[in-house]
Amino acid sequence: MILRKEYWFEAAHFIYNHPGKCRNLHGHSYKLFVLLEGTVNPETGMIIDFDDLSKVVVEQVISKLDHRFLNDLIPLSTAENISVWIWEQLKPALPQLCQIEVYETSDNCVIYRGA
Ligand SMILES: Nc1nc2c(c(=O)[nH]1)N=C([C@H](O)[C@H](O)COP(=O)(O)OP(=O)(O)OP(=O)(O)O)CN2
Ligand SMILES: [Zn+2]
Repeated sequence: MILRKEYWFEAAHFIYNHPGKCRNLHGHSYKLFVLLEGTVNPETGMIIDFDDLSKVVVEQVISKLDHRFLNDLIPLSTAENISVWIWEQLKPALPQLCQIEVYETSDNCVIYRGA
């Protein structure tokens, strides 16, 4: 079974080698989906408590990216590289992590499932 939770963060960035407008400093309201795959614990009825999941995601990702300048952490801050960075932050604490989805705009999304 797969569980999914949605998060948001606001951040600024520029893509220094982009041939178009994205080389200029600008911001996005990023949407992040975190997906875990696992079995349901018969005692709790849950794969993981959504609250416990949020503690990890907020501490490891949202608090580091929200209202930040992404290039400080991810120099070439494409949605692809942001996805890899988020995966590396979460996977050690969330072994059941199976997929993340990073929406840079409502119609631009990267899906990452690890290496
Ligand atoms: N593969 C990728 N392509 C682009 C990325 C990226 O991360 N990965 N990023 C950008 C820019 O950062 C930019 O944020 C894209 O936003 P925007 O141009 O507003 O989005 P649209 O493609 O929807 O542009 P519209 O002009 O609104 O159609 C560019 N490419
Ligand atoms: Zn952008």
